[in-house]
Amino acid sequence: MTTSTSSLKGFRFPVLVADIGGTNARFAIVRDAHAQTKAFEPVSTAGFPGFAEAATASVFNHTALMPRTAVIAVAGPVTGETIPLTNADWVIDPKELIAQFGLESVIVLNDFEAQALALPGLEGAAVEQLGGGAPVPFGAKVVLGPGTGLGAAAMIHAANTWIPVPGEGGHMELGPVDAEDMRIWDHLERVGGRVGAEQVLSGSGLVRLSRAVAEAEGQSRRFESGAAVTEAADAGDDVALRTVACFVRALGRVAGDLALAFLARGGVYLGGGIPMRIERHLRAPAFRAAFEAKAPHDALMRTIPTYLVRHPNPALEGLASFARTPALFAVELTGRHWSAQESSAG
Ligand SMILES: Nc1ncnc2c1ncn2[C@@H]1O[C@H](COP(=O)(O)OP(=O)(O)OP(=O)(O)O)[C@@H](O)[C@H]1O
Repeated sequence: MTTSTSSLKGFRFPVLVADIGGTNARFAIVRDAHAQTKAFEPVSTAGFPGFAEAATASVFNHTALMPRTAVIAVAGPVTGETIPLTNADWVIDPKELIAQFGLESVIVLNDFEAQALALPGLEGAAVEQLGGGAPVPFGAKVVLGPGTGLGAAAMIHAANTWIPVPGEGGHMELGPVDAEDMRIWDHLERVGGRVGAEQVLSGSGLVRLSRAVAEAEGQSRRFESGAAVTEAADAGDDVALRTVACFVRALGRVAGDLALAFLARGGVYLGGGIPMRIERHLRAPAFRAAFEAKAPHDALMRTIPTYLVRHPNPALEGLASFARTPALFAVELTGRHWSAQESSAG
């Protein structure tokens, strides 16, 4: 029943695309290679025991279309015959999904690889430029997304194809830089003996950071969630405002580090659930200042554009682009492609 292939000539439509995050499970159907992506209402990941139940509630209860292929993006590495999610209790079992939904094949990719697949096509109202110059055509692109976790991936152009490069950039080291950071970092909880970027740049990171800011200020202020922090900041709460300011500086620095690592002259894109919720803070000069403060490369950094991703479902759009035009992308499918037949899909 299982066949893993490293290449794919084409997808059998309709294609179900899915983006399973730690908080939200999002689904869409692409009817054929020329059709628009039809997105369904997202459902809460924790509200369902697994993929099949969530897909039924979000998609199959609302359409008679039966997909022949499923392309699923998950937070976490795809390393075995079943795929446990990093930030949720689900285990994706491609063979079971093939049997249960009569699919011909299932492909499972990393969630930020899916976001990377969307980058070449994101334009117009789907993105808002936050500074820097014009993107270099076919320059490397980077996407960084604070949400339940901190995802990151690059998109490289070579040999007439776009190559998504998933990774664990969200776990890079995050150190204090200015005097305000030094005060805060003294109080920041270490996880596994260190402060990785995700421990600050995520929903739970906002809460962790707010605790450190409050302690540094000698206050006993507590917030229950990332949303509570940003809402309090909107209401003018001092601890929450300092927390968001520190979050924005840290996001600028990590985005800048990734831009340097990949020489991302095609732009750095801010995805994930949080940037859209703090958009006015990202438009203030502090974000770009932190992004550009990369001596000896500050002149280079000033040219690199940063973008806020406004598209509501960039990962689904990326998977849909891949399904419509697989030849435009070089996606390694070895060990990530399951087929109902013994032969390879397509
Ligand atoms: N108003 C808000 N301000 C700040 N953070 C928020 C707000 N609302 C939700 N969040 C945080 O956003 C996170 C959800 O992000 P997102 O929408 O990217 O979910 P996801 O796709 O399920 O996550 P991931 O793909 O990172 O696992 C939660 O941790 C939540 O605490």
